[in-house]
Amino acid sequence: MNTVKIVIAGPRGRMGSEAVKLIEETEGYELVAVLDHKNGGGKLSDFDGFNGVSAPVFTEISGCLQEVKPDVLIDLTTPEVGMHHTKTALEYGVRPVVGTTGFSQENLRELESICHDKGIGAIIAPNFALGAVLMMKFSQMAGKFFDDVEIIELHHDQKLDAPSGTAVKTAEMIAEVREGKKQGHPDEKETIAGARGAEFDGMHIHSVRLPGLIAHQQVMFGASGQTLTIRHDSYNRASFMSGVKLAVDTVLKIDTLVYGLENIID
Ligand SMILES: NC(=O)C1=CN([C@@H]2O[C@H](COP(=O)(O)OP(=O)(O)OC[C@H]3O[C@@H](n4cnc5c(N)ncnc54)[C@H](O)[C@@H]3O)[C@@H](O)[C@H]2O)C=CC1
Ligand SMILES: O=C(O)C1=N[C@H](C(=O)O)C[C@H](O)C1
Repeated sequence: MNTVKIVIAGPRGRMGSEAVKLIEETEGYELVAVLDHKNGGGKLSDFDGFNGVSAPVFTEISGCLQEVKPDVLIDLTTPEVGMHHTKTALEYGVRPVVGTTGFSQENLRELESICHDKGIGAIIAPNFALGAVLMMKFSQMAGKFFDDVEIIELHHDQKLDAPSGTAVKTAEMIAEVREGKKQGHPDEKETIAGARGAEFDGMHIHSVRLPGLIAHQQVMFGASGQTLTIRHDSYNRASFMSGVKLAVDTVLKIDTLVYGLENIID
């Protein structure tokens, strides 16, 4: 088996540092470089907490990809940076695995078209935790039978985007099967703006941010005399890593953009 050469963007972040561990611990994977804001020309081991990880640090993606010629780029940064990294990776024939959330529909369409034109695969996964992917799939199943749904996502208070990528993806998946319906009383009025949360195709999404939380979501369905609640909790970031590995192994074999791990776990 050939070694899979991997670059991680955002290696010192909450997710990036966990992904560094995954790559270091996985036989057949090699961390050939990282992309960071700082310490270009240095090594990841120059930073605290990365003893013995000798991957070179680059601050600019094009030079990095030209020099180290990786197979896969894992991006765990911010939406603007992630979009730039993903497009550049595809230009250089490097397959992106993107965990970064906050990409717009327009971003996704643009990336899909680049993948199509170049015949190269990419995976964008709003949530790598397999339990969360199942929670989204089960919610889609329930959405066939219940038109009334409220999505409540709960995250740590350092999260930049709201609603979460997982909540948006869940709403998109439910919208594929649900009869469009504007929920709540037709005459309802918010006496404090935002009280009913964000609206997506008539569904409502509520974003909770608190220290102490990691990543949680519950999807509540209601009908006469009954409710159904489907909930997933990530208690640490290791919970995302089996999905990152699945995405890395899969992206090497595909030639289109896959948005969401639910499309590759069947
Ligand atoms: N798909 C999934 O399962 C998950 C996705 N996420 C998403 O991953 C992203 C990162 O999340 P966290 O690790 O919690 O954030 P974080 O803030 O801890 O890490 C982001 C890292 O990106 C770095 N960064 C920013 N701009 C950069 C640039 N130009 N070049 C290189 N590095 C740069 C920052 O310095 C930081 O270390 C977010 O979009 C989050 O929503 C988070 C958890 C799970
Ligand atoms: O920022 C996070 O932490 C998470 N982001 C992803 C999202 O926006 O859905 C995935 C997970 O919920 C953790």
